[in-house]
Order: sequence, then structure tokens, then C-alpha cells
Amino acid sequence: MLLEIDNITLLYGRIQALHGVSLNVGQGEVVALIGANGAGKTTIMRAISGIRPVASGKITFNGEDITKVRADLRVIRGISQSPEGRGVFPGMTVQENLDMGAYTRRDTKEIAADLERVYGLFPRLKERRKQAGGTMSGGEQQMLAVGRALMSRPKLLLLDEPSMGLAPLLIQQIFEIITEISKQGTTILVVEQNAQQALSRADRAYVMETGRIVKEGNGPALLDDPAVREAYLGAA
Ligand SMILES: Nc1ncnc2c1ncn2[C@@H]1O[C@H](COP(=O)(O)OP(=O)(O)OP(=O)(O)O)[C@@H](O)[C@H]1O
Repeated sequence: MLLEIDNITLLYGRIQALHGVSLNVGQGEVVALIGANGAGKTTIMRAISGIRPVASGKITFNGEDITKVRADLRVIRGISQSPEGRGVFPGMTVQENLDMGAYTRRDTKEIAADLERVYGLFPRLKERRKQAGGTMSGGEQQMLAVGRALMSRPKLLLLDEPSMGLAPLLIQQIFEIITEISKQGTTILVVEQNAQQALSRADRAYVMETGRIVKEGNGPALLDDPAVREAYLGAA
């Protein structure tokens, strides 16, 4: 397994947001995490990227215990996050935002090749490479955030609600790009409200409720699960 999360708990002050969560992501997999608002999905992403410390439990990445490793050092080890709400640098150009994604790297030739790869995945970013990040549309900023995360050449890409705020056609497109990124060899853990898309694209998925994993399975099997359909797909 590339990522193993073993029984983690996480607290925000007195609020316990994660109650003994365990999940795994294998090399090359696309794994989806779905669940209601406030279930703790973003919190799991924060625990993996190291933005929030866990209170107990263990996180292993690439065979090494990273539970206490600092967030910036986790990026160097190969974990990169495209955060919910995008978080692009508004005053920097598109190209500068992408360059920032590679700040941990020194291999200029490979960085240039990866920039071309990101521009290949997102031609809109190439067209707008001199435009300020903050003036890009919502969907374009979402693409920029994913592109920037890819610029660290991660082993594991964490995507927090990549379809948030996107028009239906763009949602389809962003999931096609996620599938393409996966085919190019990056392992992906994706948090999504759009359960239909996420489950149909994922190799495996976990369902969260109030700080716990309540179900796991392969994507299509969960899509057919009546309880999942009723809770997350608006169907009985
Ligand atoms: N910084 C914080 N301080 C206090 N409580 C927090 C903080 N961040 C999150 N929480 C709480 O932790 C719980 C889990 O939140 P989290 O953002 O992980 O949920 P989520 O599943 O990602 O939800 P959504 O789908 O709405 O984004 C929620 O009850 C939330 O209110």
C-alpha cells in the first residue's frame, strides 16, 4: 500500500472530528471518499497532508511512518494536495502559481517538462498563463489548483472536491482529467460531493459518517448499494 491510515483520531479543540479512521490507498489506485457535509472528509485530507496533527493512530506512506512528519516535508516525500476552496495565489499569474507548485524541486528540465504536461492536460491554463490567478473563473481556478498540485510531481495526489462549483460539462471534464492523471501513473485520493461521478471513476471508495468510515467497497458496487444510493445519489 502507498498510504495506510491506521485508526486515527483527530480533535479540533474539544470537538472530535475523526473517531478511529482506517483507510488504505494502493499504488496506482483512484480511491474516493464520500459522505455528508461535516462527516470529516476534509479533516482526513488535512491529517494526510500534515496540516492538522492526529491525536492518535498511525499514518504510513511509502512504507515509512509519517505520523509526526511536518507538512512541508510530506510534500517532499510525495504527497500533494489540491485544497477545497482552491487557494490559488490571486496576485500571481497562472504560470507563477504553477511554478510555486514545484518549489520543492530543483530539476529545472523536468519541471519544464511537467509544466508542459499540465498545459497539455489543461489547455485553458496555457492560454491564460499570464493572467492573474485571482481573475480566473471559478472553474479555471479549480484547474489551476489541480495543476499546481501536479507540479510537485506527487506520488499521491489529494483532491478535495475538485468538482465544487463547476458547471456540469466541466465536472465531466475534470473527472476525465483525473482519470488521465491516474493513467499517467499518479495515485489519487479524491473527496467528492458528486458521488455519482466519483464512484463511477474510482477503483475503490469509502463512505464516511460523523467522523467514521461506515462502508467501503469498489466504486461500482457502492453505486449499486441501496443505502448509498438513497443517502448520496438522491435515489431510493
Ligand atoms: N478548524 C476547525 N475547528 C473546529 N471544528 C472544525 C474545524 N474544521 C472542521 N471542523 C469540524 O469537524 C467536522 C468535520 O469537518 P470536515 O470539514 O472534515 O467535513 P467534510 O466531510 O469535509 O464536510 P464538507 O463536505 O461539508 O466539506 C465538522 O463538524 C466541522 O464543523
